[in-house]
Amino acid sequence: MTLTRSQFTSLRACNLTRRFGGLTAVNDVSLDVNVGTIHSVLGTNGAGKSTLINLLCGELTPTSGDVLLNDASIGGWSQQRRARAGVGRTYQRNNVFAPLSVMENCRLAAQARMPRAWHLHEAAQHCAASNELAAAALEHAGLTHCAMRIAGTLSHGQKRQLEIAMCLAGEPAILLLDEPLAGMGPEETARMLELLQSLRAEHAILLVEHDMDAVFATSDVVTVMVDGAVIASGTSDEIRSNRAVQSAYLGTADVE
Ligand SMILES: Nc1ncnc2c1ncn2[C@@H]1O[C@H](COP(=O)(O)OP(=O)(O)OP(=O)(O)O)[C@@H](O)[C@H]1O
Repeated sequence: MTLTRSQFTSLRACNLTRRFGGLTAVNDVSLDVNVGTIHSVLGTNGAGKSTLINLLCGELTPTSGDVLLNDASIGGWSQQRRARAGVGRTYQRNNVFAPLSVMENCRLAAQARMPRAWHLHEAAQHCAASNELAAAALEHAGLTHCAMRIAGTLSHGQKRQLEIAMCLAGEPAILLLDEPLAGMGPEETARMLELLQSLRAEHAILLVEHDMDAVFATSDVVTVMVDGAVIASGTSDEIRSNRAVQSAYLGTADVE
């Protein structure tokens, strides 16, 4: 497949199933993530959300089912190949290199995507292309003012922003974000949601998140998983008023 980034329109899970021994972590899940939209996945602990992201980015192989990029199968592609093609992801746990600067973290992320030989004696700061990508990603994530800070000294919210910047440094078209709001206070959450909104126009965003207010406020589509399976998918209003969701996930039939 030879597509340029601007030609990406969607990433699709087609009947994805993943078993771990006797446990079906993801059970026949189909969903689309389209450029210009935020598609959120809600679910209780252990519902299969991270496993779904791992299947989409190629970190795990499915027991059955397929992953399509613009209607073409990428199910046989490695995670590295998917990343180079534009499928970026962040992790639930903080993934930054604490002793390095914010800029160095981003530059390493940019270099990881570049298919070029390593030159042992070439100073990292001379890699102009990766510097440019890193600087652009930091600017987009609102972290330019922290570029020279040691990553370990950032606040929790800034570290999560840095993870998104590191992902952006790989120039992804599709962002698979695993709980980017976890552990954030209200101000950090608002800043992160603003960032996601600013990325929406040019990216397809799959957002796995427990913060229901944030999900309902920002998502174009919400999918709810229980025990590995999708029980409902629709707009925020549709999901809020869905009785199966209310009883199975929200634990009440009176959610406003
Ligand atoms: N590598 C693995 N080996 C065995 N079981 C696994 C593995 N990865 C996930 N599981 C199991 O699969 C199920 C789904 O896990 P997953 O992490 O996808 O859920 P989740 O919805 O992301 O949960 P959380 O919200 O707590 O992160 C869980 O029961 C989990 O213990």
